[in-house]
Amino acid sequence: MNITPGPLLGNIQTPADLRKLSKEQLHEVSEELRQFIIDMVSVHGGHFAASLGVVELSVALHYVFNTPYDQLVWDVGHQAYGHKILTGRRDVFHTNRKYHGISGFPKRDESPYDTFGVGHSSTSLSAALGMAIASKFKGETDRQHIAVIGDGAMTAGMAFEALNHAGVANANVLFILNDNCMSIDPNVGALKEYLTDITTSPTYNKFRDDVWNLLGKLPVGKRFTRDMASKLEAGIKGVVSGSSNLFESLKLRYFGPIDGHNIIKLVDTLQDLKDIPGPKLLHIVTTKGKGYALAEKDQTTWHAPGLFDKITGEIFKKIPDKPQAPKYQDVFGHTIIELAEQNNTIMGITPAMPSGSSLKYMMEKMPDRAFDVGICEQHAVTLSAGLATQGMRVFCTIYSSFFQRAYDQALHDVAIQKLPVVFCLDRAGLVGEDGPTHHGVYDIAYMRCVPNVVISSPMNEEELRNLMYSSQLSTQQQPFVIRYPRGQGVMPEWRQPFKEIKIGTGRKLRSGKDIAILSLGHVGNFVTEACKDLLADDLQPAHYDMRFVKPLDEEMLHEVFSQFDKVITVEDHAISGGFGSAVMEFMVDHGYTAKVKRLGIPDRIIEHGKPEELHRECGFDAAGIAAAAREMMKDKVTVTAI
Ligand SMILES: Cc1ncc(C[n+]2csc(CCOP(=O)(O)OP(=O)(O)O)c2C)c(N)n1
Ligand SMILES: CC(=O)[C@@H](O)[C@H](O)COP(=O)(O)O
Ligand SMILES: [Mg+2]
Repeated sequence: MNITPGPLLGNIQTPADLRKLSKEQLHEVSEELRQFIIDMVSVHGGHFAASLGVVELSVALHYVFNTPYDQLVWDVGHQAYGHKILTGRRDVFHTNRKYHGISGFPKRDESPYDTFGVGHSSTSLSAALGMAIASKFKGETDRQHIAVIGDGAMTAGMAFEALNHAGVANANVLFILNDNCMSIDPNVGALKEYLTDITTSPTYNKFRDDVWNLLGKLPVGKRFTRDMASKLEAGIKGVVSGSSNLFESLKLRYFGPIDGHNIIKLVDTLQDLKDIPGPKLLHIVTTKGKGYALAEKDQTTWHAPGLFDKITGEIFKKIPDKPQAPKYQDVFGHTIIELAEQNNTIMGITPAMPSGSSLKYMMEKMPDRAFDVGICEQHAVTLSAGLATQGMRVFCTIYSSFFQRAYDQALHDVAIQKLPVVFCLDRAGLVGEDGPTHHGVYDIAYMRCVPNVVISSPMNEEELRNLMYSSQLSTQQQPFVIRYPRGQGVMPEWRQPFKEIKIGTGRKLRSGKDIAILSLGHVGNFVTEACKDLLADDLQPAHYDMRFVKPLDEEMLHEVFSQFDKVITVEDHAISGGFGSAVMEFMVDHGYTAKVKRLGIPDRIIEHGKPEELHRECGFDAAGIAAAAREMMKDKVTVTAI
């Protein structure tokens, strides 16, 4: 479908074109940009509501600042579609998040306007501060550094670490806090309440009006002098004394709150702030999903809705012709409730992903036992550890790639103390369109070296339920990782009675004689397919679903290496340090020799695309596994590990 930009947007290739327009034309540009985002995302998919909320901000920033010389960092980057469209990528925007297309997040090698690669939240303040300190060191006194951070991202420890430094770093940095009261789900925590207080407080609103009156009196052009800045500062002090301002207390000059959809106000304010040196924070208030009524109303659904009819707002769902297997996240979400009904020590924790992880079902049903703690993976893990010291059996559900944030906490606070926290690592493996920042492909490697930890992965829904069941039994007294992928499993009839799985035991799914294929997790289903293909050629593969990487099923591995001289391991994880590596270590440690081929993610960054495209690229889809098996059976060398 051909999507044409409006007449003003159609003439903007780069921000230099935008800057040729009058301030009065920016409202029209914003409307065209908003419409272009709606047109594109409805047809091509991607994140939606967050970009709509910062349309005016995106236009104002590129209008006022001399980007890319002035450096602009977007936090998370899921809201940067307007930025991408204004900075040279309008005509390729239909490739957004597609295989070999542009990335859904700012990315340094994609454009000089993308000053910092993002995807995980709360990095923007540190990155922009680093850039500002470097500019100061290099004597680039005219250079501006701006970070745009959401109220959700602001809840993370990293953001506060940066604020703490920025207040004393004496560098030229502007932090823009985009406050829309939303994370993916409604934002949570005391900071959110504090921001709401500021936004609704009559004292602050009076202050804001005073600032506007002051600015209004200034001559056009160089609107803001140092003299005015110090008057304003005195004004701020007057207003905030007695009702201390968090950001002022941290030695940042605080401005706002202002309406982030008023393009003229935004432009004027940014112009003024340009002339105020040092660390500043501008608080803007916006509506997530602005300009698309359904998105404004149900901001969580429209965070990333999938394809939709932009006129009716109908979100397209495939109509299944037969009963569908559920998503793994939903199996988790319903199973934890069943378990919690039987075991009253169970609690559920999610750092900011109640919908994504499906912990929301338990949060609704058992609000005193399941919590969203905001974007704060580190806190979520140590909080779980604290709860575990008191006898609670916590299921801490975190996306695999976000769990990277909490490595020290998992090691120092959980594993060393041998606390029986269950880590449900959702989105483990290649996640697809979100790309390299979100692929959860390192968790086995970084957890496998940690003592006391059980690491498991289910091949289907029933296995996930049984692993969850086994992880909370009183006989189980150590940290327990269960990793499972994004999306659907394979069993429409998934709600089977619980069965205990003995820790460190795998399953032999088929016997064979020519080659043994060992898999971990959902990719075992690809192996099942590959085996069918091989059988058609009269080849006899054996298939073992190992279920655990740690501890490995040693009895099963002795069987494998004593019976087979050709072995393939398959995992949706980095080959380096992963499941296959663990199997090879076992082989070497026990003096076996076999030809082993490890299939998984090679030692390079895998970009975005559909999961099937990425599995194919990495060679562990069913066809890739069958091809590797055939290749090994052609090769008669039997003693060298490759
Ligand atoms: C470390 C980390 N945890 C969780 C996420 C998932 N995530 C992406 S956007 C988002 C909400 C961010 O809220 P906010 O910063 O307020 O931006 P908004 O969507 O409201 O514009 C979350 C939780 C992430 N990207 N990174
Ligand atoms: C930007 C971000 O981090 C999230 O919005 C992420 O894209 C969600 O991923 P899922 O769609 O897998 O929940
Ligand atoms: Mg927000």
